Amino acid sequence: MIELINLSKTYPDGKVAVDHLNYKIDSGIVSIIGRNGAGKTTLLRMLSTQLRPSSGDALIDGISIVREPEKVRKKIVSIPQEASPIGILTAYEQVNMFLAARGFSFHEAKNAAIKALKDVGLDAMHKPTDTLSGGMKRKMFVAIALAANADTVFLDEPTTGLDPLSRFEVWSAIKKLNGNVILTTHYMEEAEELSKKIYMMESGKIIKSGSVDELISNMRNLVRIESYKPMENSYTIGSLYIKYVDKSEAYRYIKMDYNVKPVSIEDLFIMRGVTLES
Ligand SMILES: Nc1ncnc2c1ncn2[C@@H]1O[C@H](COP(=O)(O)OP(=O)(O)OP(=O)(O)O)[C@@H](O)[C@H]1O
Repeated sequence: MIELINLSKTYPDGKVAVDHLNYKIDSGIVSIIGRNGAGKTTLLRMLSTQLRPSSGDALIDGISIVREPEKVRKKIVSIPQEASPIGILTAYEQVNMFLAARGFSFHEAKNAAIKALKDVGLDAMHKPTDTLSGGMKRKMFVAIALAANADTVFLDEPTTGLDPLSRFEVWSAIKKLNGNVILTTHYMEEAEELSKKIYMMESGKIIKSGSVDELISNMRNLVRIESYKPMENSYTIGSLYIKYVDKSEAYRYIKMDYNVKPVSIEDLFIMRGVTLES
């Protein structure tokens, strides 16, 4: 379990990126969602001890990120957004290297690397990583986390830039991770697919949290109507107009040729007047 205690980060230019968070983050896979600049990466970098908080603290399974960062580092694996493999090395060599640096013996590292790479479905483990697709490279990083058997894994936007099929494959790999897995994402379907709990961030604060069902519980009676023609009382995203009506009106809109969709977590952001991908 991760406990945030008044955790804040203000950058030297005065930007408050994370604003006095007090939260208990459940174990299992959880997602932090929010638009660009909401503070997701800053939060993850503090929790993974890459960035010192301006004030406050966080406890990872009871260990303080401020007072005992070395101890925290032994229990976590953090895969940053910008992580890129060493192209001339194979996936097997890189997972192996990571495990050796973490104190695994030669045999332990070899066995754990092969098992994890097989588990995430990376059959091309002996090819140089610069010959692998974006999805395969991402799977290699998930294999690192899996092989290390870390108590807590941080994944910052693990599937950004991947095509839908590769994203799906990386999701299967992520589902194999044990312990606490905290991931950030812009993709609502990713958060819905992977996490039992979702934390919504905006301007450095967590504005809502809950399971998908809990988060959209007060919108259960609504459907989303989309049109490229202006509609009254609608929100606009680019050239798309969106509004929400009672389910009982859905058929009327379908007959008028509107696009009618069930509501999802994305709609929570739209109703607040923000879109996730800017
Ligand atoms: N080194 C820095 N110095 C000053 N401001 C920063 C720095 N890093 C991030 N910020 C600002 O802090 C805020 C939060 O940024 P952060 O990267 O944590 O958001 P994010 O939710 O991860 O965004 P994205 O989804 O685009 O990665 C933004 O306004 C950003 O411009």
